Amino acid sequence: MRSWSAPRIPRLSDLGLAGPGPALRLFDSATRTVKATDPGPVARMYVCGITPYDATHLGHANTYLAFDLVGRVWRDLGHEVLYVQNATDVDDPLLERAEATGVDWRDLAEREIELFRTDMEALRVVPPAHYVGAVEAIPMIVEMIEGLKESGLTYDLDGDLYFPVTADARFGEVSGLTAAEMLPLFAERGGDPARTGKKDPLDALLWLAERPGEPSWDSPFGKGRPGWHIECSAISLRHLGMSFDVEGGGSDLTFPHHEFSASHAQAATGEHPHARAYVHAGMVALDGEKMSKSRGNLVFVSRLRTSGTDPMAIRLALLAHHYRADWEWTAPQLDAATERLSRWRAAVERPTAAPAAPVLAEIRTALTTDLDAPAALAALDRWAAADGADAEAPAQIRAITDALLGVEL
Ligand SMILES: Nc1ncnc2c1ncn2[C@@H]1O[C@H](COS(=O)(=O)NC(=O)[C@@H](N)CS)[C@@H](O)[C@H]1O
Ligand SMILES: [Zn+2]
Repeated sequence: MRSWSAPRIPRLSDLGLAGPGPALRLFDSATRTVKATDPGPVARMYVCGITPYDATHLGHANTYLAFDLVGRVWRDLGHEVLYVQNATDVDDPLLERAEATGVDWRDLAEREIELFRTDMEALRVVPPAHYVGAVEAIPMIVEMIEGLKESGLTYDLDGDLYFPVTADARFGEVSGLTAAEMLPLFAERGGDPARTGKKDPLDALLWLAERPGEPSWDSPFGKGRPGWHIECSAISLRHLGMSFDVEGGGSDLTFPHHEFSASHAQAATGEHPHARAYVHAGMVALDGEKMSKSRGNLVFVSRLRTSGTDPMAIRLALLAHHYRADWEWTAPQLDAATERLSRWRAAVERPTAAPAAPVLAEIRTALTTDLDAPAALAALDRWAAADGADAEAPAQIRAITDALLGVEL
């Protein structure tokens, strides 16, 4: 599937700014510790994409901005970044929404994905090298399920194919949850623990046999459609291989989604880990409830943009929060971000200012310490409020703010 156009990323070395900062350290959900990422020359990252309806709300944007910072910091450290993202363009929630709104599910997906692309471009989020839809990935998904089946790691229940949790000895290592803690989350997030006939209530669907009125595809195990988790196992395996550097998403993906995506990949390949770090962004709420499609309490990037809000102010409003925090969106936050943006824009128009190098060091230290964007913004506030005689500083700060925070002044 087509990705979106990439924002230009200034090379700070072109502006006489000193070499790389410290290694990027991130909180890894599997070890529940902040640890250094240690990518090779090409840093590899998989971030779960949208289920394309009700895109792009601020919760989505908050999560994709977090991983945009990861990619920008890795580039600043001299790595290339191989970034892969999916779009779940066939799945129960999408089909239900299409049904409820009387539109064809393919049209709904296409329309919402296009809106998502324009929102990501407006927010200057660097696009993935591979943007892969579940539908276009069905051949690789079927191939992976066939492999699991041949290894005896699946079982049939009324034509549906399940993955037994016993198939991967490391099941549970991503979330660190007990089975008792998993069950309610599994039920809440697309699982079917109460279905009779399952070997274990937590076993996950790999392939759903054709239901009347629903789209289906041929496979050696009958007509049907893929389960959710296997989609991200297959796409990440195809484009990144095993033990890629970061698997990312919002914290509501830790279990069951990233847990099973890892277990399916580990069981299918016999290798581990699926990802070397599992990184999760906090939840954005509105009116006291997590912003979510099912609740309909959504603030859309596109609505803010059409009402004249500068996307860079939206970006700054989101970056004002630590990426792992759960927080509540309120309108005054957008006003504060708009004011900060104009303050910074005025500051880089000055003929001279305080030197940029110390600010770059503060920003690099902040971002490589588990993406402490609020500290990076505070460093720029301090620079904007100070005077100085350095004639190169304004242009250097403009480039630093763009390259590392993605904010165009
Ligand atoms: N309120 C929210 N705050 C922060 N992140 C959110 C919020 N709602 C959804 N997300 C994140 O946005 C991303 C897309 O969510 S989604 O549209 O529901 N789609 C999916 O979760 C699947 N397509 C992943 S394969 C996920 O990483 C999810 O965790
Ligand atoms: Zn996913």
